[in-house]
Formats: sequence, C-alpha cells, structure tokens
Amino acid sequence: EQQEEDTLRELRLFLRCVTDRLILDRRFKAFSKPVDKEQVPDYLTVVRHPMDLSTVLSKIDRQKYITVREYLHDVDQIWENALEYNPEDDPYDRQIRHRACALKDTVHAIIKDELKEDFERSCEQIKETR
Ligand SMILES: O=C(C1CCC1)N1C[C@@H]2C[C@H]3C[C@@H](O)[C@@H](O)[C@]2(C1)O3
Repeated sequence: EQQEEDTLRELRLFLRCVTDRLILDRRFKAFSKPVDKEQVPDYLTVVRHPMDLSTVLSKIDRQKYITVREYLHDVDQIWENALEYNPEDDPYDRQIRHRACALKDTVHAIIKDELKEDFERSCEQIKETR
C-alpha cells in the first residue's frame, strides 16, 4: 500500500545518494562504466557477472532493489570482479585492486554510518510479502 511505496521511494533516494558519491570519487572512475567487451575480449570468460556503477544507477531507477542487501550484492560484485580479473603483481593491477578494496570499504562504511537498521528491516519485510 502507500506506506510501502513511500518506504521504497526513500530507499531509492538513499541508494542514488550513495551511488552518486561513489561515481564522483575519482578513485572509482574505472568502476563507473561497464568493461568494454570489444576492448577486453576475454573479460566475459573470466568474469561471469559483470557489474558497474552506471548499471547500479539504472537498476535503482528501474526499481530492481527492494532492500539495501540487494544493492550491496551488486556493488560487492563490482570490486570482486576487479580483484578476480586484475590479479597480477604489476603496478596497474595493484592499483586497480587497491581501488577495489577502497570501493568495498567506502560503501560498507557509508551504509553502516547512514542506514538505520529499522529502515532496512522495513524493506526486508516488504520483500518477504512480495
Ligand atoms: O577490470 C577492469 C576494470 C578495472 C575495474 C574494472 N578492466 C579489465 C581491463 C584490464 C585492465 C587494462 C585495460 O584493458 C582495461 O580495459 C581494463 C578494464 O583494466
């Protein structure tokens, strides 16, 4: 009913606010758009579930996330993919992995600091009833 739609609208506003801050952070530029499959032909053989911050924004607007947990599952996919595809002991891969770890720690710290437990519980409750 309307209260549920109000809750999900507030969830989308919160998730856009978090995602916009990640996209604005220069450290996370490499994560902001899908990896170009033409430039990196073996990417899809290594990374089974590609994800990036522009795709996350699109999913927010298409109302794909009912809970913060579902959102975090996609953002975690971004940095996990980067660690998996860029494992070499060379300066480029090491920089990507450092930034992937920063993305992980940043998004989890924002959620811990800014998400009220009761709000996530309300979202999880809505998810159960659907
Ligand atoms: O994994 C990534 C992105 C970094 C986080 C997502 N890429 C895979 C390619 C390997 C490496 C060098 C370039 O070939 C460039 O295309 C990529 C992009 O970086």
